[in-house]
Amino acid sequence: MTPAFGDRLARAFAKRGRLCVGIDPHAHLLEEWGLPASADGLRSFGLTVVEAAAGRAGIVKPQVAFFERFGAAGYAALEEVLAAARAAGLLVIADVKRGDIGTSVTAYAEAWLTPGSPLESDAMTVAAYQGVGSLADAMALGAAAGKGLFVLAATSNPEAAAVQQAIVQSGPRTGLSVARAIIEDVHSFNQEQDARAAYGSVGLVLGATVELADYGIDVATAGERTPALPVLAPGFGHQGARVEDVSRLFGSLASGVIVSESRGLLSAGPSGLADAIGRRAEEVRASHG
Ligand SMILES: O=c1ccn([C@@H]2O[C@H](COP(=O)(O)O)[C@@H](O)[C@H]2O)c(=O)[nH]1
Repeated sequence: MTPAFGDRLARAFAKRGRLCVGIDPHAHLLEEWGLPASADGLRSFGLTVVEAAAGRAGIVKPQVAFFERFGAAGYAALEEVLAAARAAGLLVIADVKRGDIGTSVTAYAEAWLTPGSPLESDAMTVAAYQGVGSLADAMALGAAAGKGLFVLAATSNPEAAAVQQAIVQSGPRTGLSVARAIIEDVHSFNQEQDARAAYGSVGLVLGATVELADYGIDVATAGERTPALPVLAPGFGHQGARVEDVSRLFGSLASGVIVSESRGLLSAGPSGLADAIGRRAEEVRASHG
């Protein structure tokens, strides 16, 4: 039987720590790295990040948007990068942020989470704007294949706060913020899946740049649940969050936190990247276990 994503995540934490290296081939980074603004440039960039991350970090997160800019050729490059990362033993979170009515979001999950699919990844990011219920079949598909999903809840960008702090007006989550309601729905799914697992297979995206209290989330207690909630936390480095603040920011949720950083590491360039990742992985371990 395929191990659950939550179990694979726990193993990655134990073996390589909690650092997740973003694969974000921004146009300016391709230029700084001396690479062409083309699918070949993306391929080199991605494969270089994979090589630098392998053995130093446990998780990578390709930002699919940067590959999509180059159409089919960009996707072909991405397929190679995903395969190389998985072959190197890295857990791959495809940052695709998909969301739609249930049948369509399930097709997205088939694309990114089906074993043997050209875009096979270990987990994908999804958006719950159409309701967490619209993600139910995709979550079930992921669980059956040992894959994970990370649902956007309190994202790192300041423009999102007004929507994500809004109060739910109907249904069982009435009175909670949208972000908090998403957390509760995800936890319910994880409990129904396997109430005794150490980590759930569905997690949240909670930005490291936000104060979760502003979303009605009490970090002192929010993580006191079984299974523990995986938390993909972008916002470190370039967006200003600091690794040493993980415990303060996430409190009882910290045991599930994946420290995600892209530009802050990638700006070290191809020759300095491995050292930068190694150093950051140590800092994460020192501050966070
Ligand atoms: O709330 C979110 C969700 C996703 N992201 C993504 O993470 C990286 C962050 O890149 P940095 O260079 O470390 O700022 C990027 O791919 C975003 O699309 C996020 O920033 N915030």
